[in-house]
Amino acid sequence: MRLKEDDEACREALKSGKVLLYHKLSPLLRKTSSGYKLASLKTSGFNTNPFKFFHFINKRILHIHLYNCIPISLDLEQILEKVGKDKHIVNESFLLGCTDKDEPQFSLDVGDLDRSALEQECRGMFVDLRKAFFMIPGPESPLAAKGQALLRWHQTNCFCSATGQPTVRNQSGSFRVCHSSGITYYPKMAPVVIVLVSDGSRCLLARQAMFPPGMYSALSGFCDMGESVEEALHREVAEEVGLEVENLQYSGSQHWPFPQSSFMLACHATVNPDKTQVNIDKAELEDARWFTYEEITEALQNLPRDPRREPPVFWVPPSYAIANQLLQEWANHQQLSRKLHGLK
Ligand SMILES: NC(=O)C1=CN([C@@H]2O[C@H](COP(=O)(O)OP(=O)(O)OC[C@H]3O[C@@H](n4cnc5c(N)ncnc54)[C@H](O)[C@@H]3O)[C@@H](O)[C@H]2O)C=CC1
Ligand SMILES: [Mg+2]
Repeated sequence: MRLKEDDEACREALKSGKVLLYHKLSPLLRKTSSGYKLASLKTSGFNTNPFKFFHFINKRILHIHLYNCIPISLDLEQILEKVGKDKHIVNESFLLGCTDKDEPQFSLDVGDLDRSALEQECRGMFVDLRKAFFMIPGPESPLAAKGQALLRWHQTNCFCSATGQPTVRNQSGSFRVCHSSGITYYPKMAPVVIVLVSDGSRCLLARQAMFPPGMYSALSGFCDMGESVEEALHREVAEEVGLEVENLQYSGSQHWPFPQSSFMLACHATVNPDKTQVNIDKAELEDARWFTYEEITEALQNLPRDPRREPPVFWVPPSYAIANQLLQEWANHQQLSRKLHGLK
């Protein structure tokens, strides 16, 4: 954790770190023989002695292990100079953590540089994060999301909300401070509950008008100030579909970068099978309905969705979304109880 707080150590780590590049918040991907991957660029360290650096970093390692993504042989500084930019903007990178090989990893947005010139020099392309999620290997998704989320947070928190004065980042980017008010700002996530409601044999999914055609997901909603997860879950389900849930069971959590950082807390819940009539809040939802085990298992097999093909009539969020995990768990549970009851 010391790299996060220690400016000098972080600056030193950056000299031989790996940087994930973003252009207006779209990550750089590179095509390999096995498909697209997140691309990372090494920094030259402004001619630092590598032996000296490794001695230094071993003593001050940050123990957050991140997925190791595909490196590009050119130095980031060389690339920046080729596209006519001062190489010292590398110092504006934000610390993400360390790879499983203990290499410090950073993210940097170069949105003010020419996109196609950069793509050419980096031998890759900048892809909108939502699309990138369909292209990169699953384990790279959280890293791509974290890199974007940190960049967005810094881009939108340049001023103190008390004084209007500029805020100043520390070297790792783990906080910003207003020297006028003394207020320290830390990157934030908004807590969101997401719940898969079951009546025992069917589960309830809903769609908002803004969802892609045919996509249904579990019910979700932002927690209100001061609310517990349980209170938020009961309230959201009651507000959106008019049902009373019981038997809440925690499933897992996920950072979700869209539209701004949310912290998704996923649960299962049940309703009384005699009280399943939904009363849809049309201001929030376009539709909500009960789906059978067969419909869900078929939709889960439709994944991953090929964006070049017509979307199926009904489909569910892909595997990188925690809604998909809830559906997989529900389908497994149904399969087990069907076996126990001698059903197919
Ligand atoms: N990873 C996943 O599997 C899924 C993620 N989500 C995410 O969950 C989030 C919340 O889901 P919704 O059902 O849309 O929430 P919601 O049911 O609370 O409705 C959204 C509305 O709440 C209001 N709101 C209150 N607090 C807000 C805040 N902190 N930020 C933004 N809006 C706020 C806004 O008016 C907004 O239009 C969305 O960002 C969505 O992308 C939703 C479903 C699946
Ligand atoms: Mg909602």
